[in-house]
Parts: sequence; C-alpha cells; structure tokens
Amino acid sequence: MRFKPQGLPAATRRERMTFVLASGASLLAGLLVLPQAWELSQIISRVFPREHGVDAGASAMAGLIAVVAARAILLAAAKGLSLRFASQVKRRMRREMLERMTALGPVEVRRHAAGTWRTWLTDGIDGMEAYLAGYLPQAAASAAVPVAILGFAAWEDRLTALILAATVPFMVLLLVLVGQAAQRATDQRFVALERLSGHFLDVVRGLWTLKVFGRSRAQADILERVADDYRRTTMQVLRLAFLSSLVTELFTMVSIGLVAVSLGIRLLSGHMDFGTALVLLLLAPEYYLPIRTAGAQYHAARDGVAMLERHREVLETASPAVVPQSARVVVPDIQPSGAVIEFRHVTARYPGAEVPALQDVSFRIGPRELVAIVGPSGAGKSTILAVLLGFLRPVSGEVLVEGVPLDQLDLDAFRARVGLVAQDPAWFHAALRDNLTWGGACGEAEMREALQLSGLDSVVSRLPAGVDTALDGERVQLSGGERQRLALARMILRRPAVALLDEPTSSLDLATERALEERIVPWLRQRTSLAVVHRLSLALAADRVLVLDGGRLVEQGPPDDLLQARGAFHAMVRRDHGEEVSA
Ligand SMILES: Nc1ncnc2c1ncn2[C@@H]1O[C@H](COP(=O)(O)OP(=O)(O)OP(=O)(O)O)[C@@H](O)[C@H]1O
Repeated sequence: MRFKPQGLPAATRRERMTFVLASGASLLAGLLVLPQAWELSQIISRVFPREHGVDAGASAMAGLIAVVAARAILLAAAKGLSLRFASQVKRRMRREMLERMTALGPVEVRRHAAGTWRTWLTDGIDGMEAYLAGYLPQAAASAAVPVAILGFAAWEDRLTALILAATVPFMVLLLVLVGQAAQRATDQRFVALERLSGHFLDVVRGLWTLKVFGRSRAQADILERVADDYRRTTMQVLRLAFLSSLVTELFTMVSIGLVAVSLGIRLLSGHMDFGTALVLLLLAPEYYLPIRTAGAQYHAARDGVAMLERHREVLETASPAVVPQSARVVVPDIQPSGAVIEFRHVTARYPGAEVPALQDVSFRIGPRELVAIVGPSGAGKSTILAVLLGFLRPVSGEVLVEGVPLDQLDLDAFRARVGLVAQDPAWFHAALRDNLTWGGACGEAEMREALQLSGLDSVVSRLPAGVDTALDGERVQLSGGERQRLALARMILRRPAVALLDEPTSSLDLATERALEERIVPWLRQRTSLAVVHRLSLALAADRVLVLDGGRLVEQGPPDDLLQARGAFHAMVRRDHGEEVSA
C-alpha cells in the first residue's frame, strides 16, 4: 500500500498534535477489541453451560460494558479529532496555495486554466477529506491491530495464528494488484476533472466568440468528450473499488471459514476449550477488518494523494516573478510627482518560451513625464509593464525604481504607489462605487473629479442608482469601453505616483478617445506615466515615445524628433493616419 504515515501532510505543530491524538484514539479503540472479545467469550462460555449460572457472568458483563463504552468514547474522539485534523490541513493547504498563487504572479498563474485553479482550491482540497480524516489517522491502527490479534492467537492457538498469518499476504497481494490499477484510474480521473473544470470556465467566458465563430457546437462536443472522459474514468474507479471490495470480502469469508472449521473440529474432538475457540472466532473478523477498510478507502484516499501532489507542485514551482533577494527590502521614497524608473539592458523571457519577449531594452523615465510605448502586436509592450511590476523577472539586466533594483525593493510598497489600467480591466459583481474604490472611503468631490476626468460620468448618469448601482451582470453590464473608463476612474481615485496604462482607450470610439485624451493627458503629466498605445494620438501628445519591435527597443525620443527622423515611428504614424482617413 502506498499510504503511510510518513506521507503525512501535517506541517504545523498543532496539526501533528491533532493527528497524534486522533491516531492514538483510533489505535486504542482498535486494540480494545481484544479485551472486548475476551470479555464476551467469558460471558458466553460461563452463561451457556448451565452449571455456572447467570451470576458467574456478572463481573465479565461489567468488564464488557466498560470496554464497549471505552471503545465508543475512543472511536467518537478519533472521529472528531480526525475531522479536526482534516480541516486544519485543508485550511492550511488552501492558504498556502492562495499565497503561492499571489507570489507566483499573473504570468505563472495564467499557465493553468482558471477552472483548474478553481478545482484545486475548492473540490480538490475538499476531496482530501477521505484521505486526511479516514485513511491517515487509521493507518497506525490498521497496522497494529492485526499484529496484536496475531500475537494473541499465537499465544492461544498456533494453528489459528498460522491460518491468519498465511492468508494475509494473498489478500494484500490482491489488493496491491487492484490498487495499482486503481491508482492509474484515479490519477486519470483527477486529470479529467481538472480538464473538465478548465474547459467549462473557458467556454463560459468565451461564449460570445464561440457563438460568432460558430464554434459553440464544436466546443460543446469537446466539453461532452471531456465530461465523458470524466464519467468513464469515474466508472473505472468505481468498478475497481467494487472489485477490491469483492476480493477482500470473499477472502475474508473464506479465511474466517477456515479458522471456524479448524476450531470447530478441535472443539468437538475435545482438543480445545469453548472459551478459547470463541474468543479466536470473535477476533478473526476483527483481524481482517483494518485490511478491508484500507482497501475500501484506497480509492477515495488516492484523490487526496493526487491533490497533495498538485499542492506540492504548486508550492515548488519556481516563480517567474521577482523574488526579494534579502529579508531587508528598501521602501522606495516616491513623491507624488512620480519616480525615476530605469531599465538597464533588460532581457526577459516568459516561462516555457524559447524566444525572449524583451531583448536588451534600456530606457529611463522620470517624474512628471508621460512616455508612450508603441510597436506592432507582440512586440513586447505589455511585457515592459509586467517586468516593471515585478511579475516577470528579467533573465539579464536590471530594473531600478528610484535607483533601487526591483529585487531589493519593497514591491508591495511600490505597487501601492502604482495605478494600472490593464488591457482587460477587472470588475466585480458589486456596486460601481465599490468597483472604483475597492470598498475604501472617498469624498464626493474626489469621486466627481475622477468620473469627469475618465468620462465615466456620462455612463453613471444613465445608471438607475448612479454610482451606487450594482454591477450585477444581469440588469447592468458595462461595455468594453465603459469598463476601460471605469479602470481609468479607479486609477485616478488612487492618486498614484506612477500610472501604467495598457491600451487604455482601445475600446473607445475616436471622438470619445480624443475628448478623453485631452482631459487625461495633463493628469498623466503630473506623475510618471507609461502608456502602451496602439492608436497613436496619445503617443503624439506624450513627452517621449519608445518604439518596440520584436522585443527590441528600436527608437526612442520625443515624438517630434522621431517624426523628423522618418524612422519606424514616422512610418507607423503615416499608416495610422492613412487608416483614419480611409475609415
Ligand atoms: N504569459 C505569456 N507566456 C508566454 N509568452 C507570452 C506571454 N505573454 C506574452 N507572451 C509573448 O511575448 C511576446 C510579447 O508579448 P506582449 O504581450 O508584451 O506584446 P504586446 O506588444 O503587448 O502585444 P499586443 O499589442 O498585441 O498587446 C509575444 O510574442 C507573446 O506571444
């Protein structure tokens, strides 16, 4: 069997303590089966031969009641403690996985489907209950009780001990064979569950695209196939579970039958007394019980082991994000007017990617400076933001904020001074106000200014309860452009020293975009602002432009200088304006 207490996922002292108590209670309850069988056999052997009379069994009866009561208490305690142990471990595992997810950052987390994370953090960890509360705390009892019974049998009657000892290896062998097949099947089932959850969430999210591209039927077919995989593997696991139950039940019956026949023959021939025969017969089923229980729990417990492996893998995944190099990190002294940010020969590669997304990129931005990053799709523009936020660690070169390398910087303190408008801004099923302030306090004048600057005011005026309208996804849904304005307003309310924008106006019509830029550019110029843009009007209004191509910085300078130089930027502007004219 694979599950041994050394695979114990207990990490804290409290968990170990609960586990030891649970195992101890279940071991004691298991061992008490010996006195229980003894007292019972005493009662029966004294009461039935009439010559002893009923009274002769009274003390044995009191003993039996005491033992049964003690066993019941111990079993209840073992159950309670085991459940407590399971909930302690599950709670810690969930916390560790969530903390690790945060430490790994968005670059690594996106390598798995969102649904897969959901499965791990909910059903996966919950599914460990059978392993943590059922399997592990009973492991000690499962090993010790048969040994104790075997020892007792050897003391009382060698032949019974021999039968008991000889049958177990066959039973264990059969269980191991079935168990190995079950291990494969349960692992496949766990992978099928991960795929099913991942796919399902992807389909829900991508329903629009799938419908328009006529792929919804095809995706439904894929989902059906994945669901069918899950059903098939589950049935396989269940078949194996039934098979192993059948094997153990049959084997137990035959073995107990053997013991009974050998005892009966000797009892009849007068070679054994009734009491000894009875106690051995009572103990025989208890001898096989832990092995049968272990076999029955194996399949449920295997899911727990699969989850334990995922948990370990996640905790051991090397983070692509910046990891602080020493315990003492520097809290940056960032003024409201911005920070000096410097990229020195930065080369960065995504995990698993062969080509670097950024190659030897160097630039410097200061306070009260608006810098635009332009370049073709896939040039590495968003990667600059990911590197600056510490989500992707450069393979060479360094990034400095106020002269401090990122890996020596208190990243949380730095990020607290950063405002971000992401490509696909996040929003939550909550009131618009909470989506803007994250539940924090905010004055009405401040709110009005942010709404006006971002252009969200025209949206808010149409909402039934204004800024207090709930974005519930049913009655009120924001369009892509409205979500971008929400993200802008959220950033403005944060009053960041460093503003990072990733295509902040890509979903807006040209007139709204121009009007917004006129309002927002002066605000951006009051701090350090770095804006990734596709449409070039914001780049033309910026102090400087960085032109990226294929991960390399091919040009940088004030837009007018770049236009005069007639290089890559000039070509882009010409193309852009041509498109506008023809549009
Ligand atoms: N998480 C990721 N894992 C692996 N490769 C990635 C990841 N994100 C981006 N890339 C790759 O890195 C390169 C640069 O991507 P990036 O998102 O920085 O481009 P971009 O210039 O912002 O593009 P766009 O204008 O289309 O948003 C691309 O080749 C892209 O395929």
